Amino acid sequence: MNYSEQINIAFKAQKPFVAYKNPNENKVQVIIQTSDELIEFDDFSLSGYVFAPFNNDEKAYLIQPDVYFKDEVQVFDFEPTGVEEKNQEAAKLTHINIVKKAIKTIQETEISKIVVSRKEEVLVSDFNLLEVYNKLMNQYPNAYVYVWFHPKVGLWMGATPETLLNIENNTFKTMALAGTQTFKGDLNPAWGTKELEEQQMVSDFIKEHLENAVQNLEFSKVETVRAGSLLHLKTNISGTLVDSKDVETLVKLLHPTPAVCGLPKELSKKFILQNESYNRSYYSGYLGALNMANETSFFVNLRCFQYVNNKVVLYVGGGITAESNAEKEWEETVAKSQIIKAVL
Ligand SMILES: C=C(O[C@H]1C=CC=C(C(=O)O)[C@@H]1O)C(=O)O
Repeated sequence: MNYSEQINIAFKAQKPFVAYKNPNENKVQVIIQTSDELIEFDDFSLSGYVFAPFNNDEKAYLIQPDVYFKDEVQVFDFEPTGVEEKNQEAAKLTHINIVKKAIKTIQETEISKIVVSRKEEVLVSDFNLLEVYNKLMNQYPNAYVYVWFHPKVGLWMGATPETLLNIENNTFKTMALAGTQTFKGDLNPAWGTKELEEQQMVSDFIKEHLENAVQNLEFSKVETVRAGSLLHLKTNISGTLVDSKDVETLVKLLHPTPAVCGLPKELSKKFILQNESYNRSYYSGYLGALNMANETSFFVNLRCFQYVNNKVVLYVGGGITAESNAEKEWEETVAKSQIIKAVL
């Protein structure tokens, strides 16, 4: 039986499961929990699959690896479909207002960056979870592509470009990802000062926060990476851990990164919680395999959606700095929403 068939069976039987594909691999890994127990996660010494929200005050869950297997990703030739665009004037106004408020707050306070986001609902009458998941994997080969399900929480899916951390034995890796422009055929385009500064802030934050926890910290040159129809700026960061068991400390230092929250962390988080008119839930949280085969690999939950009652609820945001232009920030969230809409 292939992974599609096994996932279908787990979903029909309402068993918790997750399927995930690492960037640039052609193998999908599947974890199925045989009971429908909802396991709250707070013990980083366990093995399993962690699904954690943006806001640490909300609950994170663990899917227990009662069944675990790897399988080749099925290759399909999909035509990107997409959905009919509806009138977005009201949503646009709301987003532009919060972006303007973020810019003003940055100008008037010690906050230098705030990531502002929104959700958007798309009606889908004939949602087929495996078709959409397979499309996502085929469409975005260099993303981390997952589908996560728990009968007591719901169904989430995404294709994220951002690693939170990877720990294999004593080797530690992370990345500073920020800055967005649309891909127009050139993989090495010029970048504006706003995007370069926005990405530098993420790199500086990681340096400052990890200096004491990670040895031999190394930063690559900033490079342009493609995420479907978008491009981002990225620095690869690596180092050595004194104690490879210290995943919890590292997660607490990094999450939520300035790529999804802002700088300084607590003040920008407060702005987000007070001003975004919805709950981010698991968007911009983190997810991934913990202590499985000597490895922990967590990703930031971006370019993702939740499926509820014939609706796809997708989540998109962008980093705001003093240089931001509100209209352009709206357009950026529209471009990010196309990553998901293209496979529905
Ligand atoms: C917050 C998101 O993207 C982050 C990751 C890369 C680039 C970003 C940016 O340019 O704003 C964001 O920081 C999102 O996709 O919802």
